Amino acid sequence: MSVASFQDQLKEQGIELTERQVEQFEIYFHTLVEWNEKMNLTAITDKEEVYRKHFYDSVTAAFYFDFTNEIHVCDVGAGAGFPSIPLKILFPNIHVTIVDSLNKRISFLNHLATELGLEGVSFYHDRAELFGKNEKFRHEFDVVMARAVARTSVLAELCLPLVRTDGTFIAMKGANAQEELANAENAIELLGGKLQRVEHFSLPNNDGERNIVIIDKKRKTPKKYPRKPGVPNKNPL
Ligand SMILES: C[S@@+](CC[C@H](N)C(=O)[O-])C[C@H]1O[C@@H](n2cnc3c(N)ncnc32)[C@H](O)[C@@H]1O
Repeated sequence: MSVASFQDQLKEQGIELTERQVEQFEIYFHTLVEWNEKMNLTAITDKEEVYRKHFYDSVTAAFYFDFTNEIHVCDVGAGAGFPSIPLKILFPNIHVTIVDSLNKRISFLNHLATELGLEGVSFYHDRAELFGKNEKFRHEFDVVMARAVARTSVLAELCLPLVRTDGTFIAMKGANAQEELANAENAIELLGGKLQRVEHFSLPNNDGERNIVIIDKKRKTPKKYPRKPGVPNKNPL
């Protein structure tokens, strides 16, 4: 996806990029590729691919959820910043907190935030299982989201404890979202969530099936969740 078609596709969704935002995506691309030579951030480095599979894919969440308010968003396992940094570029009003268990990715994000001149972003090196136990963050966020981190049953235990009651958990998924959801029903219920809806679509040029799973937080998560690091993955609820 060329920069021009990235702009056009967003325009079709009613999102018109300013010159500054176009420049910020350009800086993001260059910083990502430069740092990727020193550390493993992404397998995708071709410019058109980065724009389609990282930038555009990340911002599709905004086609189905309103990010225009001053909400607090937590991105669990954001790696090189996806999906929350592209969303922050589009919606500077949102507050972004990223938690990732790989410290070198946190170093990259700190550098990137300076390069992009971002304000209202915080990055934490931690396991989501421990972060979700921390009273400073538990039940604190309006929205918690994740892309390509774990299957939905596991992801629910990493993300739902961080969502405030009446907040939203957004899981950005590929083709097998429905099957993952069927296996996650029990976990979602136990953790205080309720499925609101699944948005199903393809990336432009039929390049990949996508599903955005939107889960409402109905009740506080019981104290015992999340369990110890590694347990959600080993033994999903
Ligand atoms: C495959 S990458 C995906 C990165 C990004 N979300 C994306 O869509 O490109 C998964 C990321 O999740 C992080 N991660 C995996 N399990 C985690 C956990 N339990 N707590 C915090 N971060 C975790 C990894 O360090 C890695 O950066």
